[in-house]
Amino acid sequence: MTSRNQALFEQSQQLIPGGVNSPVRAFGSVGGTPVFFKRGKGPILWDEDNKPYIDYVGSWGPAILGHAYPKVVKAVQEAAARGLSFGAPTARELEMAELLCKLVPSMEQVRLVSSGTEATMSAIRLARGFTGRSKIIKFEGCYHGHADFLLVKAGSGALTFGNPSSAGVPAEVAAQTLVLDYNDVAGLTETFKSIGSEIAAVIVEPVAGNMNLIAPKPEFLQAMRDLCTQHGSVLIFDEVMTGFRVGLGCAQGLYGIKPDLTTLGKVIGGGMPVGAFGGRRDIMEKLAPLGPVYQAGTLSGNPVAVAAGLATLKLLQAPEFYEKLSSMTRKLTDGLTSVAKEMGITFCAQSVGGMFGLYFSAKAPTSYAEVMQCDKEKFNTFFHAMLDEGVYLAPSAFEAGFVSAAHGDAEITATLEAARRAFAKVK
Ligand SMILES: Cc1ncc(COP(=O)(O)O)c(C=O)c1O
Ligand SMILES: N[C@H](C=O)CCC(=O)O
Repeated sequence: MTSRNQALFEQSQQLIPGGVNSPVRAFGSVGGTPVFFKRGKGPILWDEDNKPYIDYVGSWGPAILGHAYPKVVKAVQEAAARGLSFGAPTARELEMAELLCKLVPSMEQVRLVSSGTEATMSAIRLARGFTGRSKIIKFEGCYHGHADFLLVKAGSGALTFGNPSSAGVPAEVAAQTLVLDYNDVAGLTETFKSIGSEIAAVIVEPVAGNMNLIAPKPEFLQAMRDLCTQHGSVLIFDEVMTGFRVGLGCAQGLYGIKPDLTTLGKVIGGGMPVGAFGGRRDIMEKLAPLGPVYQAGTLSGNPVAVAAGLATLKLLQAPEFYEKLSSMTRKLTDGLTSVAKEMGITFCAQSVGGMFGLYFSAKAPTSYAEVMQCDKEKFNTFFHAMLDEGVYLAPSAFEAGFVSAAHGDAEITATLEAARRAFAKVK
C-alpha cells in the first residue's frame, strides 16, 4: 500500500471512529489499509498517490454512468448556481416525481428523502400506520439501512463486522422484526399461517446485494406478493440497490411483481444524497400532511441532488442502455468464471443487470447459509491481488459489485488479465 493512503488512514483514525464514515469502507473484512480516492472519471478512480484503479464499486451503486459524467456534473453546477437549498417545493421535484411514477411500475405517489435508510425507515413506519400492526418480516442477510428495527440479522457492514444485530437496538424493538431465510417459501408461508394478521409489512431486497449477490427464486417473490395480499400486509421492495440498476423498471419490472411500496436511493441521486419511497396511493395518502403518519426532512428534495438524479434518470432511458450494461456485466462474470475454470480454481460468478456477485464456491449461493460457506479467505487473497493490479472490488466477500455504462471492452479485458494473475495467488 502506498504511503499517502497509510498516512491519511492513520490521521483519520484519530478523529473519525475507525477512520471512516461508513464501516464497510474500513477494509475490516479483507484487512489492510483502505484506499483514499481523490478523483474519478468514467470507470477509473485515482487514489491519493495517483494510482489508477478500474472501479467495480461505483460508490456502492450510484455511479451507473461512470464517475463525473459531464451532463450530470453540468446539471449539478447549474442547480448549485441557482441556490443550494430552499426548504420549500420546487418544480424539479415534481419532474422527478413524474419520472419515478412513470418508470417504476407500482409507483402512484412518491416522497423524496435524503438516503436509503430514511426511505426504508419511513416506508416501515407508513406500513405500520396504514395497517395498525407492529410486526415486520425481513430476511437474514438483507440490509435495509441502519434504522433500529432493520438492523436485525442484517447484511453489508453489519455482517462483515460480525454484528448482524447491532448493539443499541432495544430488545423490545428487535422483537417486532421476524427474520426468515431468503428464498424460503415454506418458512414464509408457515409464518403467515400462524401470525399473518399481525404482520404490518414484509421488506425484501428483490435481488439481495448485501450478502454478496443472491438472485431471488421467482416463486419466492410471487409467494410474498400472494401472502401479503391475502393477509392485508404491505409488501415493500427495497430497491435502494436494484432500482434502475437491474433495469429501467427496477427489479419489480424485471420479475413482473408489483409491491405495495418501493424504496429507492443510490442511482436516483446520480451520486448525490437522494432516497425515495412510494407506491399505492391509498397507502401514501396516510403520510403527513394528509394523514397521521409523520415524516419530514429539511433537505428532502434538495435542488442540487434532484438535478443530479434527474439528469441521470434521463440518460438511463437511452435505447438499449440496460441491454448494453447487462451484457458488459455478463462479459465480466463469464470471463472471470472461465479464467478460474482454466486455472482449476473453485469459483463462480453471476450478474443481474449491472450488478454482480463473485463466489469462491462451486455454485452460486441461494441463501445466507450458502453464502457463509463460500471461501472468504480466498476472496480476501483475490481482493488484495486485484487491488495491487489496479482493480477496485468491493472490500468484502458480502457485497455485490457494480459495472457502469462507462466500462467497455478495454476495462473488461484488463480486468480479466489481472484476474489471471490474481487467481494464481489464490491457488
Ligand atoms: C438495499 C439497501 N437498502 C437500504 C440501504 C441504505 O441506504 P443508505 O446507505 O443510502 O442509507 C442500502 C445501502 O446502504 C441498501 O443496499
Ligand atoms: N452495502 C452497503 C450499501 O449497499 C454499502 C454502503 C455503506 O453502508 O457504506
